[in-house]
Parts: sequence; structure tokens; C-alpha cells
Amino acid sequence: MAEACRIILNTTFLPSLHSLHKTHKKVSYSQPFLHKRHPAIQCSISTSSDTKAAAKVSETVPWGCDIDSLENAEALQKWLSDSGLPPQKMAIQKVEVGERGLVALKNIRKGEMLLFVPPSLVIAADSEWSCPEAGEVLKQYSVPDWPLLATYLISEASFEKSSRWSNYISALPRQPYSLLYWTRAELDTYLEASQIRERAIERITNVTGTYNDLRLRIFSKYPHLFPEEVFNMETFKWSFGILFSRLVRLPSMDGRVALVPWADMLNHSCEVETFLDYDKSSKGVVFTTDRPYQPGEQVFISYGRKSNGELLLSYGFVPREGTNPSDSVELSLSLKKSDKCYKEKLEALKKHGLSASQCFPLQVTGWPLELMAYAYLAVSPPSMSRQFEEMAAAASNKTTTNKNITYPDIEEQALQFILDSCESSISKYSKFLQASGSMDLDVTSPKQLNRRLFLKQLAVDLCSSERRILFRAQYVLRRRLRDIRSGELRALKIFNGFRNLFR
Ligand SMILES: C[S@@+](CC[C@H](N)C(=O)[O-])C[C@H]1O[C@@H](n2cnc3c(N)ncnc32)[C@H](O)[C@@H]1O
Repeated sequence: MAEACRIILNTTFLPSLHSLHKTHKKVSYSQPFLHKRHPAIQCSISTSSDTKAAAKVSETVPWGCDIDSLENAEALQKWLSDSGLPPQKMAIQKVEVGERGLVALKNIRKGEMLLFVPPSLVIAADSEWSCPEAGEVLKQYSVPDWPLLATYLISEASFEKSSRWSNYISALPRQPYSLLYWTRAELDTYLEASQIRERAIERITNVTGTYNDLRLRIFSKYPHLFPEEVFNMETFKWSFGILFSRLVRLPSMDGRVALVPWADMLNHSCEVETFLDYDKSSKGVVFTTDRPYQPGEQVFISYGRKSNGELLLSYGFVPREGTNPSDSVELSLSLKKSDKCYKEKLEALKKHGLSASQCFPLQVTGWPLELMAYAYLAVSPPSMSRQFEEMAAAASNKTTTNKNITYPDIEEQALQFILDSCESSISKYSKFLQASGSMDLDVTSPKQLNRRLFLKQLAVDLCSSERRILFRAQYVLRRRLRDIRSGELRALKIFNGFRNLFR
């Protein structure tokens, strides 16, 4: 149930725009609303890898507000009530977890339905555009929901007060916390040990690719509707950052994605199971509390069963160590280039959509069967070549074949192989964690220092929690190997005993 939710994280969602209709006929439009737009929109957050430039965050970005601003949030609250949001048992306040959040004003019972945000206050793919012609063009090109919503948000933001969503947009963070805002140099410095670095690079590449596709196929053909001063890489980074950290998937509306003002002021707790959804009987977006709240307490929802790395990637925070039961770390396993059967093994892997190097999620409670299957394949000798296919199939999460394969003869080598990978990963984390104490001592600008300290703290929290899972796996693997080896030793002693008896 909780898995079916809500604020989306998946990197695969970012649709490729290559499938857009190529045969689309150019339509001509008047330039009706351009004069109302903010003339020169400049988001000054740098995309370059220069960390100095990246630390420079302009105060003049016209959209959104400081992440902890209550002023704009209060204006949003008033506008929402005037626009049909029913009276609420919660208010936006400064909070300890998540800077701003929804806090109970009255006693709230467990099992109570809250929010009731009507569809008229929800931003979805079919929302009306302040510039209907721009919306029409995107529709004709069948732009998928995510890039469509990203473009919509920028378009509405550029209309400032004349947009219906002006109060909402003003209350959005000017710079959402998300790895999209980390430069390549920052990712390399702080997240070198973690596989999340790769995920962040992939995501940044996807966002850049999506924007470039839109620009080439659509924006450049309709510059009067999509001027580059407004629709550029910087503004797309902002709008995708907003979508990553606030977009909601509504299971009862066939998984439709939407921005839900007010509901998106709720912060995440790993201890909470409840999530946002559309309630057909009350005709609004709601959630049902899974615990009681007293006045003054912050109310939480769940953004999904996500690892600390995934939470950092999309939402820009890391829960306290040991508090996230869904936490996991990606362990990378690779075929050895020196393996005599490297080519055959790689072929078998490729057949099942895998490669010579694969990541598998480890949790404190264990690891997937696929990981063990991959390890069997990696250590199996040439004499087992007939089983390569079966092992590769079991290592893939795409096939429905039996994954619970065992090869007692090579179990010890397979476990040792996983242990070696685990220990090599642990040493990368330890190296970073040890070095982190003396990092950034050369920084003198207070603004830059603040940013560096903030990012470093996030990285230290993430790496500590990921290393903790690896330590646990290391302990379990060592114990299992000791048992196997002492079992073998015992068997050998018994065998020798029998041999001596019969001698
Ligand atoms: C959907 S918004 C929630 C409202 C947000 N706090 C605001 O003031 O706009 C998601 C963002 O809230 C913050 N957040 C949510 N849950 C958090 C948590 N448990 N710890 C720290 N920050 C959190 C993160 O900045 C995240 O990107």
C-alpha cells in the first residue's frame, strides 16, 4: 500500500522526448501574453563545475522564496482558503524537521482524514495555461507529463501576479534542496564513495537532455511563446527540482501526477506509513493519519519507502542514522577481466539485460537473491559453463525464473567474492569519512563555507548510514564463511578419522 504512493523519485520516469511526433505541422500564434511576463529572468545558480560559482546564489531570482520563509507561506494559506480550501486543523509553521511544515492546531485522532484539497487547486497535466497557445503547442507535440509540468511551472512563474498560481509559486523554494543543484565537482568530492553520485549524474544528464530536446524540437520553433530568457537550463533545473521534491502520484487517479498546494507542505517521516491520495467520496486530495497528534506537533506523511540516498537525491535531506527501516546501499559487483570465461559470462549477462558491473541493494536485513546469483556466476569455473545461463537469468530482476539457486561447491567462493566487494566499498567510505574532517579548511567566504559545510554534513550523514549497512553485511558474511570453513574442517577431521580407522 505504502509503496503505491506519491512523491516520485524514480530516475527512469524522465521520459525521452525522442518519441515526440516528428511530423508535427508548425502552427502560428499571436504573441498575446508576452508583455505580461517578467522581462529578464535570471536564475543565478551556476551549472558549471566551478564550485565558487555554484556557491553564488542570487537574492534576485524572482520566483519562489527562501526555503524557510513564512511570509509567502502565510499568503499562500490565505489564498488557498479564499479559493476553496476547507478549514484546516493544521497551519504552516517553522518546524525543526524540514524548516517549514504543517503543524496540528487541534487534537487530531488516529485514522482521521485531513486536507481535502479540491481538484480546482491541483496542478496537473490538464491545468489551464495563462498562455493557452503555449499549452496547445505542447499538447500537439504530445509532451509527456513531467516535461509538460516543468514547462507549465516556468510559464506560470513568468506571468508573476497575472498567473492564477502566483501565491503558490511565491511560496515555493527559490532553490529546492536536491542533488540537481550540486555541481559535478561537489558530487565528486563529497559523494565519491556512494553509488548515489552516479544516480545524481544520470539525473542531471536526463534533465539537461530533456530540456535540450524541448528546446530543439519545440521552443526554437515558437520563440515568441517560449523565449530563451524565460525557458532556459537554469529555469528548468528549478522546475525539475520542484517536481522531484513535490510532485505527487495519486494512486486512486490511475497514478496521475500532480502538484498539490498545501499538501506539499507536509514533511516526510520514516516512521509514518500514510500517504497522499485522491478520495472519490470527498472529492479532494487527502491523507489518513496513522497516529494521533496534539496541538503544536508537526504532522508527517511518508514520501515512500526510500533509502537515505534516494531521499537525498530528490529531496535533499538524509534522515538520522538508524531511523530509516527502508535504508539500503548499492553494492557494485564486477566480473574479473582476468576470468578465463569473461566473454561467455558477459554474453550470458547481456542476454538478460545485465552488464559486467552491476549494483545490488543491500539492506540491514539482507540482500536480494539476484546478488548471490551474480556472485555465483562471477566465481564459477569453466567446468560450470553450462550453468552460466541459469545464473545470469537468476541475477536479473527482469526474468521470472527461479532465483533461489544454490551451488554448494562454489558457495564459499561466492560469499568471499561478495565480502571482498563489501570490504573494498567500506574502505572507500572510511577514506572519505576520515578525510572529511580536514576538507574545506581553505574556504574563507562565509557564504561558500556555509554551503560546503551543509553539503559535507549531508554527505557524511549519507556515507555513515551506507557504511553501517555494509558493516552489517560484512559481519554476516564473515560469520557464514567461518561456519562453512569450520564445517569443512570438521568434515575433514571426521573423514581422516574414518580413514585412520580403516587403515
Ligand atoms: C514536499 S516539500 C515539504 C515542505 C517543505 N518543508 C517546504 O517548506 O516547502 C519537501 C521538502 O521538505 C524538506 N523535508 C521534508 N521532509 C524532511 C525531513 N524529514 N527532514 C528534512 N527535510 C525534509 C526537504 O527540503 C524536501 O525537499
